[in-house]
Amino acid sequence: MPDRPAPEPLDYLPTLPRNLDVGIGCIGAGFIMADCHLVAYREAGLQPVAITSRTAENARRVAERHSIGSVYSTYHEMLQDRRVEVVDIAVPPDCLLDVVRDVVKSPQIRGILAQKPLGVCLDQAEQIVQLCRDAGITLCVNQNMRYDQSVRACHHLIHRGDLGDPVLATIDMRAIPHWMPWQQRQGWVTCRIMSIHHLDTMRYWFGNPDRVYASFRTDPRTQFDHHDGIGLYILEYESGLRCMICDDVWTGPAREGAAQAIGITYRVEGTEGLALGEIGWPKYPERTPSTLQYSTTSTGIWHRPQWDQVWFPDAFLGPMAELLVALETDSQPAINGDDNLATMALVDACYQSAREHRAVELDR
Ligand SMILES: NC(=O)C1=CN([C@@H]2O[C@H](COP(=O)(O)OP(=O)(O)OC[C@H]3O[C@@H](n4cnc5c(N)ncnc54)[C@H](OP(=O)(O)O)[C@@H]3O)[C@@H](O)[C@H]2O)C=CC1
Ligand SMILES: O=C1CO[C@H](CO)[C@@H](O)[C@@H]1O
Repeated sequence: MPDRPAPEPLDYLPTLPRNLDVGIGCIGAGFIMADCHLVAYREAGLQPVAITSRTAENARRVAERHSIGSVYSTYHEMLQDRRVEVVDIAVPPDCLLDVVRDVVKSPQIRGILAQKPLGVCLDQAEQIVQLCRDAGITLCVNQNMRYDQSVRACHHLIHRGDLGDPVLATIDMRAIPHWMPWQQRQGWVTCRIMSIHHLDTMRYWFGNPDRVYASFRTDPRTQFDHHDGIGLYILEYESGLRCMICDDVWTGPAREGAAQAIGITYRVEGTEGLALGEIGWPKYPERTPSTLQYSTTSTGIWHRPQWDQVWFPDAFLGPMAELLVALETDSQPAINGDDNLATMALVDACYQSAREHRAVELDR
């Protein structure tokens, strides 16, 4: 076979702001803040200057671990700290709207990074977006699977056209996430917690679907009543593209003694190429980079780009960097609040579809 030029490298890293010194105030000191956000920010030289949590001792412990100078008993006090220009909020979703209502009253705040899900439903998400818009605050939503290195590289591959027209995409999750205590009061195991990443990734890769069909079965291991469980999803696109997601958070009786088969894989087929990926996150805290391999009709071989970065915690730099760049350049981040409304609408539609056993049309 004659030599063919190797494809251009794929983008998989975030763009960093020029000014790393913008003061970040952190609300929440739980897993995601302590073990992911702050680890990634410190590594990149960003400036978390203050932290607060519901339980002051937790905030103090996390401040000490990450050398954060100021600990406040309440976020109201933290919002008086003139150095804080950007607020990073990582509290349970049912507390988010109330926190945002208070944060937007603070005239010095220019940007908010909020966790997914953006409240408990689309209606709350719309209120959050409106509050930020009215206050002139730039809102970024931490749908951070978009910053998983493999997911990001695959986005570049799809949009560069290497794979041709997308035909079929699948994400298959067989992994057991850690449960957070506040999930029980919502009755959510999967869809608003984990599937939201996969649904958002399909939107990131391919745009908005026309309709979705979802089916749930309860997770036999989960002790509390829940509306979802194991989630199966089919997204239909006008172009003919079909996306399928299987989120199996039970993964067989793996915790009960059977041999384990745990992992998250994806596959994107296009008219001119095929991409296969594996997400490294299920092995966290072991640092396991996600992988991507792809082949196209024009090269005929497998390409396997390599990187050392991992989703948890490295990819948590991406959303904050995107917010800071947006503030610096007076532009909207890609993961802005308005964009996230389409993900929240899709998630609401999945719950409706599963409840009513029918496909639900989407108008965003
Ligand atoms: N993007 C991603 O990949 C991930 C996102 N998340 C999201 O981050 C958010 C937080 O998750 P996580 O850190 O794992 O959860 P944790 O339960 O570990 O932490 C929750 C934090 O919120 C505080 N909190 C709890 N209840 C309240 C309340 N009623 N009012 C105010 N604050 C409260 C806790 O305070 P304290 O403990 O000090 O009392 C703690 O600081 C969630 O929205 C979750 O969906 C989570 C994991 C991954
Ligand atoms: O967003 C998320 C990604 O992975 C976590 C697994 O520990 C989830 O719990 C979480 O909500």
